[in-house]
Amino acid sequence: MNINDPKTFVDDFMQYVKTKDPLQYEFHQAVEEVVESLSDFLLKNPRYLHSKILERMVEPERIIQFRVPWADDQGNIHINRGYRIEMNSAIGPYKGGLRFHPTVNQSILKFLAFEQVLKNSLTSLPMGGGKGGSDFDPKNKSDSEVMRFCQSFMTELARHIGQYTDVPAGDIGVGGREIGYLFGQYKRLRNEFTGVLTGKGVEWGGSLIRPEATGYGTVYFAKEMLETIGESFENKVVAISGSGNVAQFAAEKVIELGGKVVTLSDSSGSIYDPDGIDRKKLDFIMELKNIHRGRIREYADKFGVSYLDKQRPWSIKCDIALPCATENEINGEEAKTLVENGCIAVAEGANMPSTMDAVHHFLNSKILFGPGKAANAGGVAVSGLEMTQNSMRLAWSREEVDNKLHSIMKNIHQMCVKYGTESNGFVNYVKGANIGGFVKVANSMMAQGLV
Ligand SMILES: NC(=O)C1=CN([C@@H]2O[C@H](COP(=O)(O)OP(=O)(O)OC[C@H]3O[C@@H](n4cnc5c(N)ncnc54)[C@H](O)[C@@H]3O)[C@@H](O)[C@H]2O)C=CC1
Ligand SMILES: O=C(O)CCC(=O)C(=O)O
Repeated sequence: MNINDPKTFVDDFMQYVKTKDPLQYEFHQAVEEVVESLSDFLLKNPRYLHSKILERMVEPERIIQFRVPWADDQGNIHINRGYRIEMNSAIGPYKGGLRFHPTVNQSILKFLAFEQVLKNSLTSLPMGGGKGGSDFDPKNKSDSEVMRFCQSFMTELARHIGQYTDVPAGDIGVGGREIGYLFGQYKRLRNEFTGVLTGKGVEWGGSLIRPEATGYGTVYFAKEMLETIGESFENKVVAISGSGNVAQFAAEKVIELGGKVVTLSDSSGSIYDPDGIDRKKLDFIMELKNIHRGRIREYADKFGVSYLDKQRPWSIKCDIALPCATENEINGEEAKTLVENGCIAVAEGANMPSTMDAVHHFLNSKILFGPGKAANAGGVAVSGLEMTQNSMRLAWSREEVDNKLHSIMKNIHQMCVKYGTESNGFVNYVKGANIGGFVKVANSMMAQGLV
């Protein structure tokens, strides 16, 4: 591997990664973004190269794959595939969510686990990185079907996790209901009540603010970025994608800070409400999505606003964009449209929602761009605080947790500024987050020997 020239170094390293797993495109994308912004730093700090830290970091410590058989309400048998990627435990037990979605495969989970390692490091809490899930689709399943699936999934996963080993949480398709079923089955199998999962209900060991944390944290991070140019959310038009956990609470916080949220979406399309989604309309969305598990189109029907069938919301003019749905939901063309329409800031609530072309366009346009591993770290940060409360066997107030979340997001922002400020004063938050997250993990790996 050429270690003298940054560009050749990136190409050589990516060749190495692609040769090992040629079909893992999402994983390649996540690694390339990181290596691209680390290359200069690594060439100036060759001890990391000599110790092959990066080669070690792209190789999961362990991958667990298993069969998940379950029966539907009619007695038909289904077989899904379950996974847990235990990526890196240099700074703490593996920590990261579980995703239940038909697109789940090893490439998606490896990209998420790789991002999680750096993200968790940025929170400054002692958490390693992992991710897991299944190709199970919770859509249109009854509560009992979801419960039977979760019980079967946990029957195998329980052998591999534990409060000191690996602590899963939620992600797409895994919310409070699923965490409840998973926790119940773990407790039954192990006969122990421990903080083995986060995102638990507050009555049984969960932390206040965990449901809100990712969305709130994304807005806190965006607020910090805006302050660097003397701006705020007040009277800003905000486009948000998704309508799940992260999108709902990002919208709630934007409304609280005086911004106007004009879009939300799901996998079928987007709604555009030029008057803005207010508290009452947001309550409708929360009930629609969290209780009736309906489609976002129903919002357009109820409030008489436009529905953009099979479209993402990025053609709508906005000042600030918060992608909060899924990976690769903003491509290069959409990034161009956002910037041309006057968007001054993008903060990623979702994991890797911008393609590489989109990231390059945002950076070249010199707008404020907060990458997911920094901007959405609030969720896992409050998961870390849930682990702390479980260990101490006490529960902090809503205000206490929110204050800690706020200060963690400020620290992450500062870390990005520290490592990402370029000679002309522009803050490259991608570079800042990648270097800031990398240093602590890399130093810990060096200290722990060749493992
Ligand atoms: N829940 C959490 O604490 C955290 C979540 N994230 C990320 O935030 C994003 C959203 O996750 P959650 O809100 O938790 O999940 P969720 O399951 O509550 O909501 C997901 C949303 O994305 C939409 N969606 C899914 N696939 C889509 C597609 N192909 N096209 C358009 N929309 C699609 C769904 O309709 C839904 O509105 C994901 O990228 C997740 O990895 C990141 C950090 C923490
Ligand atoms: O709370 C957690 O452990 C995980 C959150 C998560 O999956 C993420 O940050 O992408």
